[in-house]
Amino acid sequence: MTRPTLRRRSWRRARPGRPAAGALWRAAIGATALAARSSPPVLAAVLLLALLSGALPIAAAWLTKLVLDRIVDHQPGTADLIGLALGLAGASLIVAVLPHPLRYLHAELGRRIARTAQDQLYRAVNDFTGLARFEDPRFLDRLQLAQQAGAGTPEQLVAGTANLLRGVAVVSGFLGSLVTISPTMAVAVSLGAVPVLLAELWLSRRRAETALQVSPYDRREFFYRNLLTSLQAAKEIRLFGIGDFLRDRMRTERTRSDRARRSMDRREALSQTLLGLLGAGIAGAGLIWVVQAAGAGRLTIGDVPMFVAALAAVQGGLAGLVTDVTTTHHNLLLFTHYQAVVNTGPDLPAPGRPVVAPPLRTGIELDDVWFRYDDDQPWVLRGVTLTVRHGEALALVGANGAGKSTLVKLLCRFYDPTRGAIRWDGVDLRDIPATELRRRIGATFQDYMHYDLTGAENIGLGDLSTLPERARIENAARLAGIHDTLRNLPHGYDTLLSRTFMSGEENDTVRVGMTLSGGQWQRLALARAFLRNRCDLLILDEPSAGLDPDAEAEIHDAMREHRAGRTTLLITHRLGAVRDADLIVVLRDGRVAETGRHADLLAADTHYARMFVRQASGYREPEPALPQATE
Ligand SMILES: Nc1ncnc2c1ncn2[C@@H]1O[C@H](COP(=O)(O)OP(=O)(O)OP(=O)(O)O)[C@@H](O)[C@H]1O
Repeated sequence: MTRPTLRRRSWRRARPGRPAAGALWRAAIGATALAARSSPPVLAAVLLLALLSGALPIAAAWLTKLVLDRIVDHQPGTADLIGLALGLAGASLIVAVLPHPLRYLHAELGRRIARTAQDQLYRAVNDFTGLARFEDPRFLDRLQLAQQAGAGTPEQLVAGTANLLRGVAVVSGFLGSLVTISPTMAVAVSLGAVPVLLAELWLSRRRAETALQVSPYDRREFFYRNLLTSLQAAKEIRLFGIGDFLRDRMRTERTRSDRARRSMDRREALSQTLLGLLGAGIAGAGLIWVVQAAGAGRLTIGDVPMFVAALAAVQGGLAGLVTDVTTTHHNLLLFTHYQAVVNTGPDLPAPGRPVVAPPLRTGIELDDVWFRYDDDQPWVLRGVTLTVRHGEALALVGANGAGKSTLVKLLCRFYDPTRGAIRWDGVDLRDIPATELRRRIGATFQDYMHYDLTGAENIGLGDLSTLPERARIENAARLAGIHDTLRNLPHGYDTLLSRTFMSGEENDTVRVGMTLSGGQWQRLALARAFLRNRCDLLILDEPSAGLDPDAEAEIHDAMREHRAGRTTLLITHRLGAVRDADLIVVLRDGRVAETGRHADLLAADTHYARMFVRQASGYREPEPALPQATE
């Protein structure tokens, strides 16, 4: 049966630089909802204060006009005039003070929104069942933009909306004032804003495209930057003297992104200079007209500062509105990437009719499994048919690149077979929810993790429910032969296993952590897998590669004890470790080349026998050379 597969092709087809108008509306609704959900009272306060800060300058300008006209009409000293002056002073006071609480509330809102957005984004990333998306550069580019947009866009959208509210209040108030003085001037100033708006919208689209264009350069720059400061890479970088080489590479990436950004900045500078000239021309003409009109007595003295304030406010306000609209437009374009990631859906098809994974009774069956990592990649598994029987220990051996670890990844359902099926007691793995399946599997991978956490946490991550149960963690550590090491650390199991972080910073008992040797880390990874002592399938991919001979023997004894009655899959190049396996499977170029027990395979002329003899000969002393017979 052909099963649906979700390939990474959907990301290839996407043209993320040019989302449709509908996507922008969805982004606007999504960003607003995110902002509203993060903190409704702070959001309401920000919008209210923004509206107030827009209305107050208009009131101040009108009060100024009225005061001046009263003075020119020779009515100084009246209670009316003093009231106006007091009103003007009060409005000016609030105008001066208001920006500070507004700035604080903005910052607070930004923090709350960023936290909600980050949480939502990483929840979506955690929900990806498989690994393919983490290997897709296009998806990773988008994820990078999503991280930027998620943290900034909703907040900028709120800031833009607040500015927009203030701008609309200022512009409409002053435009009304301008109309009372000169309707022609009001129309000319309004029309002057149209080319600005169009040009800014065009620029905003180009800015979003530039952001996407530079994303791969930024990611690679980040990669080189990380290498240059990483403890893990520091040894090789120093020994091979490759620091300057990596720094040059980092600079090249920065040069590329700078070039793209510079070209964008030039475009922006040119168009904004032209637009600035247009605005200045309109303002200059207006000033000449108002001075002439006041000189000829067609306008009052109070009208002159009112006109100047209105012209500046309308022009500035319209320019600000245009900037807010285009900034919001740009942010929404970026936010479409955030939404694309958050709403991307499953990377592997979810089961149509989910089946609860039963405890393994019969075994796991691979039925003509073909697999390649992508449509344009070579086949890695080519028709593997194999049964891992319940309670048996199966050993998978074969040359580098034969496909052993790939097969393990398919068993854990990090990928689905391209063709064929894997069945758990007859149930297709694709019908079992991935979290259910993985609850039944314990594993150490070839590229196991070192977590910069305490010893207990490093083991407890294997089964989070055991974190408060020190006894279970210690049992797993004993089985993996790491208990004494952890116990003797300065703070026992609570010692931080890291040289890049410190522990106790929150309660002033700062202490630097320790780190372990390669083999000790490997034992820790094994303890993590052993912690799942109720799992049905234990997968051990090169579990003893970093261990000394005594440790290896000790660990193999422990594994034998631990896997008793449990189904085990062991991958190793150390063939001495697989002698007692119930079944040895030799994988060659993605195919099952040989199967059998150790003794049977050794007795026949098999590839396994040749590998075993070659490896064993490395441990034997060469035969002493016989003395040459002399005539
Ligand atoms: N994530 C991946 N994307 C693309 N190709 C991959 C990926 N992982 C492995 N491969 C390719 O699949 C092939 C099999 O790799 P795999 O890791 O399964 O081999 P292996 O038998 O475990 O080898 P080893 O003994 O060296 O660990 C290799 O040719 C490798 O290049």
